[in-house]
Amino acid sequence: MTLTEKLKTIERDGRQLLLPIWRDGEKVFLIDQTKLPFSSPVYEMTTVEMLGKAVKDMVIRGSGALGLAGAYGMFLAVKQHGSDQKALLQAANYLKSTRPTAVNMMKTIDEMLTRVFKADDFLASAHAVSEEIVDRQLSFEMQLGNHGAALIEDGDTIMTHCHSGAVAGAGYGGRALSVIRAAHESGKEIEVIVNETRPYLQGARITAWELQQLNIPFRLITDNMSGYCMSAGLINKVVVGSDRVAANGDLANKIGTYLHALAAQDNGIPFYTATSSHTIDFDIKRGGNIEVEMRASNEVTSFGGIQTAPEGTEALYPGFDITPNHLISGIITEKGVVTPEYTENLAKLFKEDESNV
Ligand SMILES: CSC[C@@H](O)[C@@H](O)C(=O)COP(=O)(O)O
Repeated sequence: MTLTEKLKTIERDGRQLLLPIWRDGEKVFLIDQTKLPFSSPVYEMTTVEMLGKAVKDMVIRGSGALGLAGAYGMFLAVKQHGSDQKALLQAANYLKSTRPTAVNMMKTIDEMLTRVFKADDFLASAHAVSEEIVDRQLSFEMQLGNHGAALIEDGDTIMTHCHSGAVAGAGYGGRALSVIRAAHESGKEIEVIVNETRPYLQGARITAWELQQLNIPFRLITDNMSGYCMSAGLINKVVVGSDRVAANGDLANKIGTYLHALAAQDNGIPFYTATSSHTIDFDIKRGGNIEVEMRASNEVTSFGGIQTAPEGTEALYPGFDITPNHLISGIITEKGVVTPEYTENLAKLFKEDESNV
């Protein structure tokens, strides 16, 4: 049920943040991202099942925001089940199954379980740990934004794919838009080329809207225009987010990313992914081992409730694709920009404290 349509903003370090999900007292709320930018219904989530359905239906989405959903989802599970560990494990498995590619949510769910199970008071612990996770993710966004901004030059035209911004993250700029926002805030004059991102149009609907609020100049293109725009010199950098990075630097990101990376390489354009240690999966050696979420056929054969293909058409909808590491110029993280050779360099930077994230 819609409670309000008022967006939730807060301030941190003098910057306005736009929250995808938040807690007020013991209550958890989120905005419906399927309706953005035309409306922003706010719903209260009262159970982990309700939150899981919101995740499945993309009401809350984006790998960063899904990490927050994992933390708050387990907080709700503890509210429902107290210290019943079996029920909490079941809730965790259910929540993990709703979006199998984005690893951030799985990591925050596991962190919640591990730390809450060690506590005397499960609810107090779930409250504190979820807040810590949200806060840490926000700090990472701001840090990776600054590292990435150093790669951006005055006058750059940067293409981004899908929506890796505030409401796909913890409120500053998610991943890719943290880099773009930090570059803009540092006074660099940039323009952004936004891919509309079929079939959900996260780029046209949400990236464009967030850039408008930030007064960052942008132009929208359809996904099939990027190759031409690169070859015509209309784009000189690409920065995308990430849903999972394998130990060797292969990247799982929104479907279409791989094609943009190929076009970037053919045109000698640097292609970066912005990520955080929350999203690097050292248990997965290479991208081919990442499970790619397959979504429903009708999400491709229709849009906004309107059928766009003949009745009876069967569609394929892999939600993500894998961009091999050799197409990636650098991986922007909260600890700095990692360059090839990725297996070695990612491990050097993160592996020793992986258990803390
Ligand atoms: C938030 S970083 C990842 C994005 O680049 C993008 O792939 C993404 O948000 C995935 O989106 P989703 O809309 O949850 O399927």
